[in-house]
Amino acid sequence: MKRAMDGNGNQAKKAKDTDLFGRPLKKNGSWESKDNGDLMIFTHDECEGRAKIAAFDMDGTLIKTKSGKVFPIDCRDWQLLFESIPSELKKLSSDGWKIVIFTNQKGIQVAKVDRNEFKKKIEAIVAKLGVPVQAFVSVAGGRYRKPCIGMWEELKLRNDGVEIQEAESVFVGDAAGRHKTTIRSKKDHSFADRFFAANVGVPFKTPEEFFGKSKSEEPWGPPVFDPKHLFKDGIQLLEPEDAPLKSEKPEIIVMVGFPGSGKSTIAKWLAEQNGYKIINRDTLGTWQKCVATARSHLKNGDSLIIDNTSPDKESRQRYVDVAKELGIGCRCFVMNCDMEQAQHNIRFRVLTDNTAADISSMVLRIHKGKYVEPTVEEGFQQVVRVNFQPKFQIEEHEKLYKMYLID
Ligand SMILES: Nc1ncnc2c1ncn2[C@@H]1O[C@H](COP(=O)(O)OP(=O)(O)OP(=O)(O)O)[C@@H](O)[C@H]1O
Repeated sequence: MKRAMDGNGNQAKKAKDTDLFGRPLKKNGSWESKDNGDLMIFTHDECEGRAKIAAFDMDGTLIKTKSGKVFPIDCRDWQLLFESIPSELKKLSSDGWKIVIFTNQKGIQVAKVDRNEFKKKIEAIVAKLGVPVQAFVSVAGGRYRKPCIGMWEELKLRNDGVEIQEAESVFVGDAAGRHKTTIRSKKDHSFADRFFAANVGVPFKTPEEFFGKSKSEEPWGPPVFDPKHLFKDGIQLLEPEDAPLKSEKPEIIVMVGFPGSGKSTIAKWLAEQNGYKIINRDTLGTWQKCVATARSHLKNGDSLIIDNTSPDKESRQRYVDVAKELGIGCRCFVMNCDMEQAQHNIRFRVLTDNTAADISSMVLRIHKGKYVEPTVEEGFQQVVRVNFQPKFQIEEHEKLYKMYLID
């Protein structure tokens, strides 16, 4: 008992002062932590601000597992991706580049990876590379996670006042959206590194391209979704173009669309412009309450927008039936927004509104699975498509929306 208690205290101290192999630790830099540990930053003692940054992803770019598994079995399960990496980084460092690592490590947040062990892993990797390195470790899913650029913004604050020349810098990563080819047995798991570089505005290379293992540019892409493509002139809000925004007589508009497809944004705008009342299941709780509230508004002579996802006939029929019963019109407004755009919007919403809940891609897939295209045969007077017309009050929000947010 006595031994265990002493052992606990002593071991904690001992563990701090030893490396992953239990050897006395030679400290080569210091750690800081931001936003309750969502971001961890390691700065080597000899790091200095430089205008040119040579930045690297970590797993699959500088190191790979020793075990051959996709994910390391523990923090000792690593080896250099290429033997030449330390000498190449030393050359870059002596040629005036600052060496930086940007790594996504959500495993720490979900407690699959021990935070302190991981810190030691970074220290060991930096020691092996043999150059001054600054390493940014994104632990959570927010603005620090690539392809979002929060880690690069933090780098700018830690560059000793030296302005970074993005166009002269480089970011190297293996999440590059590459195809399966004769020499690549699997396609890349994501585009996060390539998109991160594009969002920051730095040239991008894969490890094979940068370390000279591939003579030509590796085939990749195209991205499944590119937000910049949504910013086109001359797109009408409604299709058909002559569909009225407001009906002269009381009516029900049933919105249909993925979570995050922009239904509430349009509904709020229509309500402000035309004085329609909004019915929303997230606020009212159940569809029964939605129908009851709808009835009481209609009795007051108001028009309504049903701001629910309504993917199937059944969820829409309730309102068609109420409209029929009360002898008023019922139109269906379908958001022209696919799953990838909805995912992008959800990410954007979480990044710009800290009260907004994240919605998993599983919820989006369920919606897709249930979806039945609305038709006039269901009892609608008209089925109207609503196109995405980007509108932003805040310039920074428009800049963010145009970035790649989904890896
Ligand atoms: N036309 C637009 N211009 C700019 N941003 C938009 C536009 N439409 C939607 N967005 C943004 O996309 C995100 C999702 O939109 P919104 O909340 O309206 O979707 P929703 O379909 O109502 O989602 P949910 O079903 O989850 O409530 C929000 O951050 C919103 O600001």
